[in-house]
Amino acid sequence: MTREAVVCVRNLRTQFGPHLVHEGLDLDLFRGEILGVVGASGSGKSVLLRAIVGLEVSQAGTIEVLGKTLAALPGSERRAVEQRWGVMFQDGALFSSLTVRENVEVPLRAVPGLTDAQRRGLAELKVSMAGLPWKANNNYPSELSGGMRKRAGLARALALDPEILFLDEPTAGLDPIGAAAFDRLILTLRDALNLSVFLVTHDLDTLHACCDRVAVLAEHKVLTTGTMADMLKVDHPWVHEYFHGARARAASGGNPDRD
Ligand SMILES: Nc1ncnc2c1ncn2[C@@H]1O[C@H](COP(=O)(O)OP(=O)(O)OP(=O)(O)O)[C@@H](O)[C@H]1O
Repeated sequence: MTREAVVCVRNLRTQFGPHLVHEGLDLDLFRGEILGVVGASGSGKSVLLRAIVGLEVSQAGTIEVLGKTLAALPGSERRAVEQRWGVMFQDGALFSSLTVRENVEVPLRAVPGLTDAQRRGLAELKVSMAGLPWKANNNYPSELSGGMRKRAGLARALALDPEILFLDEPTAGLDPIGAAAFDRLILTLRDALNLSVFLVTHDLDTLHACCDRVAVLAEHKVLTTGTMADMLKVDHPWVHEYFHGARARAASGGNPDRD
């Protein structure tokens, strides 16, 4: 059976002045999967995420999302596709002057015909789905812990019932218990909502707990993709060190269900 690629990147080149980030980069995200995107610091994971969602301009190559080449679309069609994904940035990227509920309402303002009460109700539903208590609706971001801010960012990413979820280091900075809870939440949401998830992470526990496949960025491109078991067989110094190092052994031992 052919898998449907909801994101298809081909031959991408991205550079900032003389600084080359991506060259000849190919990547697919298949419908319904959770793809972990890993690589050394500075290897271009976040820039890739930003390029796919149109926040970064690449110099060559093609990016198709949900079958559309965004760069070639007129504004209104492009916005229609943009409404079919949600992005959770590393720090949550919340508006500090808005409450959590108001933050989640922002993307809902693009939906025509919603009354204020409907928008409010939908936002409160997404806040609950992201695992936040009811009272968090009325909190400002500064009143939340880092973990709660991430959940608020996730609630906003879910606002428009996306088909694709882009997550940039969702568990960075969380304590191990909070990180494990976030991993479970991602899995639950994927299964309940049939999401396709592009997940940038350094967290080996998250890879073990959540990811169906892993893509490794190195040498400006996607060096390899496959399951966690496949990664153990890759003969490349960085990949070997990452997946066989002491942290990798601890992470795989800590999640025997996934091995
Ligand atoms: N707007 C920009 N202008 C110039 N250089 C940039 C810009 N954004 C990113 N870069 C550079 O592109 C490279 C890739 O950055 P990116 O943030 O994608 O790395 P990363 O793999 O996500 O790293 P980390 O794991 O540390 O978050 C880095 O060298 C970074 O300094």
